[in-house]
Amino acid sequence: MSGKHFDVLIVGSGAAGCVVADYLSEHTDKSIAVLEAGPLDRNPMIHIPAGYSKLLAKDKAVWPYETVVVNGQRRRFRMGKVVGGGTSVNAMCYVRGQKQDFDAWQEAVGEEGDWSWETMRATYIEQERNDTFHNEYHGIDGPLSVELPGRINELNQRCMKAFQEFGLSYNPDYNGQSQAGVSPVQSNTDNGKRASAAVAYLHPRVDSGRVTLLTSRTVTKILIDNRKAVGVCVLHGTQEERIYADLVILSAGAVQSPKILMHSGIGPRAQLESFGIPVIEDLAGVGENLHDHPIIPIAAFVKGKMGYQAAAQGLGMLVSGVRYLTAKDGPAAGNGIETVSYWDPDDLQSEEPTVQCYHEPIISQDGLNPSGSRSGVTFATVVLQPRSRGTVKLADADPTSMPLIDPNFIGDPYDLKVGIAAVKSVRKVMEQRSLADVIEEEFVPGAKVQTDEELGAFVKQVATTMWHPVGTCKMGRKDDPTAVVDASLKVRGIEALHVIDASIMPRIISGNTNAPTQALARHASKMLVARYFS
Ligand SMILES: Cc1cc2nc3c(=O)[nH]c(=O)nc-3n(C[C@H](O)[C@H](O)[C@H](O)COP(=O)(O)OP(=O)(O)OC[C@H]3O[C@@H](n4cnc5c(N)ncnc54)[C@H](O)[C@@H]3O)c2cc1C
Repeated sequence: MSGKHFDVLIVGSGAAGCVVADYLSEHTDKSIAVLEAGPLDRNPMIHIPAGYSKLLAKDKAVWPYETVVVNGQRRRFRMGKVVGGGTSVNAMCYVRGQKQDFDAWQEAVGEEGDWSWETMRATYIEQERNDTFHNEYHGIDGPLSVELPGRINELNQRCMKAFQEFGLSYNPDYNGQSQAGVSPVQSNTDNGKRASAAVAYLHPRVDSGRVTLLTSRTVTKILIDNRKAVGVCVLHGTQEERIYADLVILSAGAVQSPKILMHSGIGPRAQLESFGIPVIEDLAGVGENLHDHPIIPIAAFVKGKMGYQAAAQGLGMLVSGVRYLTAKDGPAAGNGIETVSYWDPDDLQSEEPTVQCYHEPIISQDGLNPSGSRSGVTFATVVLQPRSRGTVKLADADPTSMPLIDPNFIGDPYDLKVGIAAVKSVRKVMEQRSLADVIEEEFVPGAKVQTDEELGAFVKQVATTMWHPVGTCKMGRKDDPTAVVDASLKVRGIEALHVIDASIMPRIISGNTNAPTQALARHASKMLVARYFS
């Protein structure tokens, strides 16, 4: 074999890849390389917290994925393609999910592993450096900064009060004992800068020389010899290279990890054979079980200049920029998402919310950037436990082709029911005093949409990605024919190959997926050390 060799190769420098690199570099003396398809995270818009909407709007640092036609339209499905992966372009909201999410993971592996809430809660605490909370739910010694907003703008203050008038409790900490209620958002920022996984975990290890980071390297397939991973094929520009390793970790995310497996001959036999890819391991679950949180926006114009409509455009943006550069302060120093609500529309007192709703103090055509001059609020509601399942499939045998992504948004009647109920709840919230005093008119879906049938059609038309794809290489018990990895996240039937990223979640977490992905990566890294290096 000629080519570079490392003890451990990690494919992808996103939420999971950075955590694995950090943990293995601290707890072993092995040589470690991280291969990343995207560039270094040098773009200043990555590090200014409010910059992500500009990056996404201009398709910078992202894979330009689209879905297949879902409910009549293709939808943008961008994912981070840069050092830090999703954590360099995401909205930084820090959410852990509910205990029952991890009960479901534990049920998926049964006696074969420990993915219990107690274990995962301890893992979250180890990773966290919280600026406010320090108790049985929060840590202050970890590498990952978690902050409350420095200030909550008036429109969001009104949203918080209106949700309480509607019947929710004020909950200072949705990552504490209960998720339910209306709360300030906790974010991965650090004194006015984005706290990406690359900043928190990877760069210190690369800077110290402990980890080799190779950027602009697209892994096209895993090299497998006698049912054991021995390295990867890489495209570097137009050049092909092979890099060898004793252990290969796929952390390429929920779209690319199953894609790479399939190009390597690991996946559903019929699909691989249809493209002439020799089958090494027939694993039916690769690329199946894709699910994501569907966003359903409800938007209304408000009186005056409340919120960030003006601050994020034109002269307002310039002023925000100057304030940020001089004092690391103002709207650009935060993600612009300051408050959130969690509830169950069927039972407002439930401790197991089924809906999450960020209160975004802007009106936007693309869901990110303010559009137009009228101020307003957009309630970004999501179904926390969608039951729809979709797929990631190969388009052809060419590893550089875009995959076929079918998230099947609102494909299950439960998702439609919760989506409609969420819109009705938000309309009631907007009728409460603290918002009614300032709302001028509902803009989306608009007054014409009233019956359940009309609301259902609206939900299907608008529901799109919250950028939380998971589940396409799910973990499960030996007797689960759809499991791709076992409880230690080793690929079934292949030695020295693990998948560690959001794709292994058997069921999505009730909340944003960055923090759970980092926690699962740390937990899996401990198992790697115990299995291979102790
Ligand atoms: C726009 C956006 C907003 C989001 N907002 C939030 C939020 O506010 N809060 C939250 O908790 N979560 C959020 N998320 C989700 C969160 O960022 C992801 O769940 C998380 O990053 C997933 O981690 P991962 O390690 O599985 O994959 P990623 O972080 O996507 O990392 C995968 C990495 O692998 C690289 N890669 C892929 N294929 C290859 C290949 N063939 N060769 C080499 N490298 C490859 C990618 O370029 C990428 O860097 C958001 C995501 C996006 C995109």
